Formats: sequence, structure tokens, C-alpha cells
Amino acid sequence: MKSKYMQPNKILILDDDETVCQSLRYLFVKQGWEAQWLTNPLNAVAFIENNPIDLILLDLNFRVGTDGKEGLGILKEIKKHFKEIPVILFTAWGSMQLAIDGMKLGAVDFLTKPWNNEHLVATITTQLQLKSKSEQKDIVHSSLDAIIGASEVVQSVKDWIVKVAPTDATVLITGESGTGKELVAQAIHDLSHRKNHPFVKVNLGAIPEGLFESELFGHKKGAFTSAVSDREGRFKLAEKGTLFLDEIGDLALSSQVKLLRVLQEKTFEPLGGSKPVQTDVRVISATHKSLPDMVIHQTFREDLFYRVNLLHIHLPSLHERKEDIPLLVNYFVMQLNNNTKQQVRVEEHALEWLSKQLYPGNIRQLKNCVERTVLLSAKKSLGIKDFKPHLEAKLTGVAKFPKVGEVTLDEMEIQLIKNALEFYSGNITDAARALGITRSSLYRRIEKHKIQYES
Ligand SMILES: Nc1ncnc2c1ncn2[C@@H]1O[C@H](COP(=O)(O)OP(=O)(O)OP(=O)(O)O)[C@@H](O)[C@H]1O
Repeated sequence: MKSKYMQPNKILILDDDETVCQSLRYLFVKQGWEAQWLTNPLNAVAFIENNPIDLILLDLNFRVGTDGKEGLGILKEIKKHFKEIPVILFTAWGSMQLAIDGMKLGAVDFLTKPWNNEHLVATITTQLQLKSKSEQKDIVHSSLDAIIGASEVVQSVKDWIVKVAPTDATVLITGESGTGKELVAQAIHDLSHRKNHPFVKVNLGAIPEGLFESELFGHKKGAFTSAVSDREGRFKLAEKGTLFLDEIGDLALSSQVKLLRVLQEKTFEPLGGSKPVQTDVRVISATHKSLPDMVIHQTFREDLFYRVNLLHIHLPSLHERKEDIPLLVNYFVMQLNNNTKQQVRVEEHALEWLSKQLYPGNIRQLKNCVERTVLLSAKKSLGIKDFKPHLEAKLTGVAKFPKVGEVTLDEMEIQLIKNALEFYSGNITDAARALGITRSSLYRRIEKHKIQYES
């Protein structure tokens, strides 16, 4: 039994008898648990604050002859500060009343001394399992709950996520830019048995063709001139977890065949490596392009298409689910309110107005618009006038052409890219289209000039 982050479970023993602590620790370590003890339980709260603990074993009788009241006081303190940590009680006399009082104060179980090892281990295992189940429930809720939308189409996407998550099949998520493809990929991962392992995202549109293998499969020192040390690729980083291949439609044909080979054979070879490495990774891909059209035009391999598209989820554009706009706006405002401890609200007619606007950048554009409006207007109640300027961003300073010698070509390029990114709320596809270059070419320039932008 491992905790949420696949670290050993950590058990804290609170008992004033050091020999008891030592023998319990020996028993726990054999189970693969980490055990620490404190012989002075008054230090427990401070200790737990600095050392995350999964379960506490608390002796109710600290000094021989006490009636256990001191132990109950400590239990109360622990529960006050760390409600979610299960506490199992130990009592020397097996006094039922003391155990009952402890259970009333929030202990999850109790045992008597001398204890039976098997029974003790079984009791702790059960509590650790229950704790990890409730943590899983939180994750399940938070990742599905993060997908906002009451429209029928969003509800059926959520149902589908729940169905596909437990399988290991590849999933292709399609939809326009900013419709939530990454959010859905993350939810599938969080609801799958791989949730305790990494979720690794790779933007295939941003990786130059020549670096594909090194990025995805890694390389050995000396594999090529600039390979000064070994480097792990994304497949290795995602081992036992999920690899999210964003913009798979942007993958060059020569790289497509390399990706296909890994997906078929479940092995890859790092550049400069001599033997194949086994991989256990679930692949989820996303694209705003039509892969079937690309297959027809022979820009996407048909065999790879079937390999990555065992299950398919299509996300509608915001235009097709306008009824979700008020919900989304209120959700984004609520998130900001939580972060900034404010009480901003959106007026009814503004919600109606926002629902009628066009959002080529979909939810990302709506979110950016709401965030800018809330942060820049500094008002408590937001109306149409407050939102308008943030939806109608202008390409400023582009129309006037500078005189020779006023700016360099690089400075001009940086300014144009910044303007386009701002205008399209960080949407790379639209900004690249407006600038007349490909997405990968835009990524290269952003990297070259170290341009910061909000996506
Ligand atoms: N249904 C939703 N509820 C709440 N927030 C959402 C929803 N869909 C998307 N978002 C938010 O909108 C932004 C864009 O979403 P995301 O990055 O998942 O889109 P995408 O389709 O992967 O975009 P791209 O194709 O450009 O990579 C993110 O901040 C995300 O949290």
C-alpha cells in the first residue's frame, strides 16, 4: 500500500516506552512503511507540521498510573490540527470506556496492549487503504469538477472520460484551440490507475524535426556533438504514467514513423544507446487538425492514426455551447476571488452580453478576458463596459512603419510577435496564422527571443 505520491506510508508512533517504539518500528519497516516515534507526545503537533504523516498510533497512557485523560487531550489537539490523519489508539488496560471516549473524539480504531502483530498490521493497512480511497475521491472530483459546463455535450464528454479513464487504450482528443483538450487529458490521467505516476506533456508542434528522437527517447552522452551528458526522454519521464502528445497533427512524417514504432513495439532506443528500453506508458494525443483529412492528403500516416485513435473525444467550440458561458465566467471570477480574497461579481446583463460574443480562441480567450477585466477594472460589480475593452484588443503600434535606422529587424520581429500573441490571447495557432508563419516557426522565434506570453 503506497500513498498518493508513491512514497512509503509514514507512521508516527506516540508512546513513552522506547522499547515498544523500537519493536513497532521494526514491524512497520518490514511492511514497507516508514516509522518514526516520539516519546514525548506534547511535541506531536509541531512534529507533524514539519513531517507529513499518513497515520498515527497513539498510546493513551503515557505514564504508568494515569487514567488516560492526558492521552485524550493529545488526541484532541491532533484532531484539531490534522483532521484527515487517522489515529489508532493503544491502551494498556483495554479499558473500553477510554477507547469509546477516544473514538468519540475522532480516533478511527483502538487496540490493546500486548498486541498481536498480525492484527495490528491488518488494522493499520485497512486505515491506510481507506485514507488513500478518500484522497482518490478528492482527485476524481477535483479533475472532473474542473471541467465546467452544464451543456449536454459537456456532460457526455465527462461521462465518456469516466468510461475511458480506467482502460489503457490510446485516446485522441480533438477540438479547436482553447477548448480544454489538455484539461480533459489530465482528467483521464487522474481517473486512471496511472494517477500516482507522472503526467508528462509534450508539445509536438514545438519540437524541431531533428530533435524529435532526442526529446522523446533521450540520448546517451556523445550521441551527437552537443550531447555532453545522458538525457532522459519524455517516454522515460512518463514511465508507468501518461504521455500527452499535444498537437500530434504537427508531427513531421519522418517522426511519425518513429512514434509508430514505439507504440507498436512498446520499446524505444535512446540516441546512441545500444539496446532497446521497454516502456509502459499510456499515450493520449490531441490536435485541432482533422487527422482523417491529413490521412487523405498523405500528410499523416494512416497506421499511426489508428494507433493513436483507439478512443476518441471531440470537444465542441465555445460557440456550440454558448449556454455554458455564464457558468464559465462565474467560475473564473470565483477562482480569482478565492485567490485575491475579493468579492467581485458579474452583472446579469454582462453575462448575457458575454454569451453573445464570438470567441475564436474559445475558453482560453474567455478566461483571459475575464481575468484581465477583473484585475484591471478593480471594481466589485462588473458590467458590459468593463468587459468590452478586453475583448476588443487592438494590434497597436503596427500600422505606423518605423524609419530606417529606428529599429532593428529583430526588434521589429519581437514587437510583431508580442502584438499578435496579445491580440489572440496567447493562442499560438491564430497568432502564427496572422503572422503568416507556421506554428513551429513561431515557437522557434518565441524561444529565440525569449518572449513571455500568457497562454
Ligand atoms: N470546461 C472548462 N472549464 C474550465 N476551464 C476550462 C475548460 N476548458 C478549458 N478551460 C481552460 O481554458 C484554458 C485552455 O484550455 P486547454 O489548454 O486545456 O485547451 P487546449 O484545447 O488544450 O488548447 P490548445 O489546443 O491551444 O493547446 C485553460 O486555462 C483551461 O483551464
